[in-house]
Amino acid sequence: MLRYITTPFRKPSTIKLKADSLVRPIKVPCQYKTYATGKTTTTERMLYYAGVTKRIGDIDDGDTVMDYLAAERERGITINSAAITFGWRGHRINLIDTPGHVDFTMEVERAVRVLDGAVTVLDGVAGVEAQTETVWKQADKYEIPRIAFVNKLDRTGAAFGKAVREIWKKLRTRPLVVQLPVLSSESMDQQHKGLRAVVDLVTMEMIQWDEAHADRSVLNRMPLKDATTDDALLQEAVKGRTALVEALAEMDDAIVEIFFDQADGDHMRVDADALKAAIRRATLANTAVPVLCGAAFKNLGVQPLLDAVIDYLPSPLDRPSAMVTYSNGKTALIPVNDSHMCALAFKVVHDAKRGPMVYVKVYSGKINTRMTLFNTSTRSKERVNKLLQMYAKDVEEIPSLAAGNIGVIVGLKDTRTGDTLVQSNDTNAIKKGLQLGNIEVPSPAFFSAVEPASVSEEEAVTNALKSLVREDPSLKVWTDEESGQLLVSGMGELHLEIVKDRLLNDFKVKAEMGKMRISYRETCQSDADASAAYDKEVMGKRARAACRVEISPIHDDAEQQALQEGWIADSGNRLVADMALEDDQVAPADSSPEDMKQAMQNGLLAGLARGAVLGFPLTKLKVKAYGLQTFGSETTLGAISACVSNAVYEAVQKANPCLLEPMMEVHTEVNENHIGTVVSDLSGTRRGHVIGLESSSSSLGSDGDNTENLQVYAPQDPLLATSDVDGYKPKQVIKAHVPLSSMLGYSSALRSLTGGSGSFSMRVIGYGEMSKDRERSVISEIKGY
Ligand SMILES: Nc1nc2c(ncn2[C@@H]2O[C@H](COP(=O)(O)OP(=O)(O)OP(=O)(O)O)[C@@H](O)[C@H]2O)c(=O)[nH]1
Repeated sequence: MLRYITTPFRKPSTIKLKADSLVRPIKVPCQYKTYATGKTTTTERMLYYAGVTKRIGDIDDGDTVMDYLAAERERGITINSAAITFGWRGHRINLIDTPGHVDFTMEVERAVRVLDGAVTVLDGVAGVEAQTETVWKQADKYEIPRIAFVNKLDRTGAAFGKAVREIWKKLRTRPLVVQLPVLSSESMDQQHKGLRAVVDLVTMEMIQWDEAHADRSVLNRMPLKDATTDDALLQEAVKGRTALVEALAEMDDAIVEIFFDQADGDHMRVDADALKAAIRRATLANTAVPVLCGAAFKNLGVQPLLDAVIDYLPSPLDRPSAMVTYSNGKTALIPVNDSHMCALAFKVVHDAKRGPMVYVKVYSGKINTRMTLFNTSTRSKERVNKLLQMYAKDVEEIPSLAAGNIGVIVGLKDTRTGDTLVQSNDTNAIKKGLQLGNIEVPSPAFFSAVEPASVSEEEAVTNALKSLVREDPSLKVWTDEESGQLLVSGMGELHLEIVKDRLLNDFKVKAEMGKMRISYRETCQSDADASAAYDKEVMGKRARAACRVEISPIHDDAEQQALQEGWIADSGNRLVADMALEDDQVAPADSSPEDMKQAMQNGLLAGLARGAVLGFPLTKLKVKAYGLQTFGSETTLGAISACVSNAVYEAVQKANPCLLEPMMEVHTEVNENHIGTVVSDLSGTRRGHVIGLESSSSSLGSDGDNTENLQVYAPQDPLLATSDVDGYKPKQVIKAHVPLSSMLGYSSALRSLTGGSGSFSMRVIGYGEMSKDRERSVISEIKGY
């Protein structure tokens, strides 16, 4: 019944490569690659070993399969998370390679939402970086089982043990070391320095790559005791195997039984297959994360990583049933083998030839070509023209897409990222407004004006921007009412730079982008209520409705949590649509209560999209629409939305509106002698609030034998014991909350404060109040008067 039983592949599994870079959205040119951990490089090797490609694509030569957009190849970074399907050991793998840059967090969120399992790629020198922690939390939210791959172990200063300790301490998860890196002696020449082989602690074998094959496609496994006479390595392997068995025994009774009954209490004799099964159980239960190692660029470690994906990550059948919500707020679980089709659109890509391509994950049932679907988010019908399986930029047309799989639908007109699709004859799902749960859209921190090159270009530019927004909901486009200027907001400098690139190169429209500015938010300081009516002639027919709206500020998270009524929108507002009608009022013809509620909700969202001060979106408000008045057949759903939106606008005007500015959590890593200067710069000139200071290594324990204190096993890092290792010096991390506006130019300021040795990362954590003086200066800067 399920697709993977009837295809040549046995077990589909969706994996994602993630982990990331220490990201600096505001920084000097050419900064983008600096902290990339090797996700695309690892993916390219996977595709090569799986036989999908005939030669290995190289990031540095700009000829990768996964990073196929011109903008990606030029910069050597991933922007779009490309999806690809391939087989390994008779299993089918749907892989999504995600970007590491913080500006593309939305891309990651979309991918994480539909994954069954993930591979986190870490840089063996940098270890767990700030963005790794962010992405890890995103995966935690969806309880995605994970494997960690410590990459770049060929680099000087690489420290596998340190990375393992960081996985435990910073990611707060239990690492299960299943491999040990075997490093060459320091006396070796440059070409052969670094990682040479890998010890498999599950099978107690040495994995070596045949040097006669430059692509390292041939690997040999040999019992460890036959492969080496290196005492230190043998001892470390015994220690690692013992720790692995002990850790699994703590979590799994089956291992305890095998340990005593079959292995006579000898850690080395516990059966490898039993260990693999226990590691899989621990991974699926999210109680542990297997840690592997390699150097993808040198073609080392990738085939065992693919084996681990099959051995330890879940198939869709292993995953919990999908949770759906209905418009009455009730939830239900839809098992993967339910025959009713339900799918989530998690990505939309504009293709010049095919039109919008909608990436979907099917959670139950099956989509066929030519099927008519119903979008329960937009409440409209859609038709499937074609179904495609993606091989990065190459595609294969397929007749159907079954539960557990990811594919692309061509022909959908209005479906956006985050929408739920069901079959058009599934009256139950349609009536109840079944939703698979939205994808969280982060708040854009920056915006910029878009100037079409001429009046005749205006329409083309607007349409191109519309397509970009449908692809990427973290972009917002609106027109400033006063100046008539077209504005686009995004997550950061790189995000907006890519918008410009794509307008010019992909959509071939002529437009200039203005200076990048900070995207503020607006809120209200007092309570207010207002009523509004809508009464207009639309296409020769009168459309009428009226309603009331009340607004009150939400001061903090505790207050938000305490509120019960309504739902929290992405914008941080709590919205209530009370559609109770007076006795003598009737609902519009052909409209269900769900349609009316949706119309009121749309009105609330539209009204809150533009504030009264500078037109920035409103946040931190409780907004209730109620007292709906209908006028027989003259009341349409559009009129209901419009009157609610008008009433929100009226109420905001009366409720003492003000500006809020984006607040950043900033982590600055510096040498000890620079702490004083950097702290006083952050807390003085930059109006920040320093919240803590932490050593990048002290919390992780030393590299010696104190692993007992850590309760997890992490091998020693021999290279770190030597003093001449470049690239690794423990630093101090200063944590602070700082307004985004004060962080402009921080990259170069930090360079001069620290002689080039400091680095930082930051992310939006919310919106904070501003002094009246600052508010006035922001208003006059933006309005120009
Ligand atoms: N020394 C070394 N360099 C590597 C290794 N893997 C990747 N690199 C290099 O690291 C850089 C970044 O590699 P990518 O594969 O683009 O990294 P990424 O994580 O996909 O980057 P983003 O997509 O931008 O987040 C490139 O210059 C690679 O050649 C490795 O194992 N060893």
